[in-house]
Amino acid sequence: MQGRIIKQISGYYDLEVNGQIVRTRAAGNLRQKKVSPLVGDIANYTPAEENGELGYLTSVEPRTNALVRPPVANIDQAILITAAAEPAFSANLLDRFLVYLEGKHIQPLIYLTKTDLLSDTQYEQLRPTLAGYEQVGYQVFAPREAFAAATLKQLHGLFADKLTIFTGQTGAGKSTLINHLEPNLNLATGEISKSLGRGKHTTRTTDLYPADGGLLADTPGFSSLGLLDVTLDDLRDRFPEFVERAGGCKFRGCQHVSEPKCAVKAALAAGEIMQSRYDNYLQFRAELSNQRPVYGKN
Ligand SMILES: Nc1nc2c(ncn2[C@@H]2O[C@H](COP(=O)(O)OP(=O)(O)OP(=O)(O)O)[C@@H](O)[C@H]2O)c(=O)[nH]1
Ligand SMILES: [Zn+2]
Repeated sequence: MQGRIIKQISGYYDLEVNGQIVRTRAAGNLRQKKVSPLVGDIANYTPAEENGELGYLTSVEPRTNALVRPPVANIDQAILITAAAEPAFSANLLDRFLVYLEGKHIQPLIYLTKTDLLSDTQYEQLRPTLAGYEQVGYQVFAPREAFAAATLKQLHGLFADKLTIFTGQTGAGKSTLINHLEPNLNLATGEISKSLGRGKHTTRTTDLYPADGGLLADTPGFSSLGLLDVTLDDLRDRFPEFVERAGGCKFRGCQHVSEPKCAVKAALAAGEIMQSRYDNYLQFRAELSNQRPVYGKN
């Protein structure tokens, strides 16, 4: 029998099996195999023989991807929660998250929160940037009115048959948005500290919540994001608009920096690639080339 791990608590694994929750524990041979099942894993299990007993989780299927923080496997898409204000909108941070998700093969969707804190002028000023991300191919949600019903409805339509995580900067409004989407979950949210301009860490759980025919997960917010799991050489592959054009570069290994006849730089000059994205690409490259090896966990 097969199910999906949606919750992990002290040696027990709760599986979702056709809309039902089945509690299991790890079979002995699974422990010997040194396999650590993760929330999100597709797990094989032997059902309990008698009522009141627990089934045994025997193995997990190969993963399409896995995050370390939080430990969740087989993620299909991420709602990338990006604050329009408090903390101020940062294209650099957004691009960092996008690079991270692209590397994990998780489809990012950009959701702008706290638009209610913007003046009409400030909101209008953000529009070309948001249109630029749509041009790259990302779906962007930026309701003028926070939690507009039409936008929530659109999101509800995206969850079926997928594992969706909500990720982003701490205090950006992940839990608040999930609570608007699924009020019965009633997740804890933190009041943003006005003096510090950053939110508290209120999200610790990594449970998956069944919703709209799919599964949702809140994740702990990041206070900053280094460039994880990316090398100087594969950074360019994390920018879809570069990948799309790289075939037109004169050199196969073109890094789109100072090579002649570079299709990416031509597109930049023609205004088809966002200057801010290209600048961030150069900044990330500089960061990666200066980076000293980090020893230790993660
Ligand atoms: N004005 C306004 N405030 C918001 C909005 N979304 C969230 N907030 C506030 O921002 C603060 C942080 O929201 P949370 O939902 O806790 O943020 P989070 O991203 O889950 O934070 P972590 O769990 O720390 O990662 C709370 O005080 C929310 O009420 C919004 O759209 N508009
Ligand atoms: Zn190039």
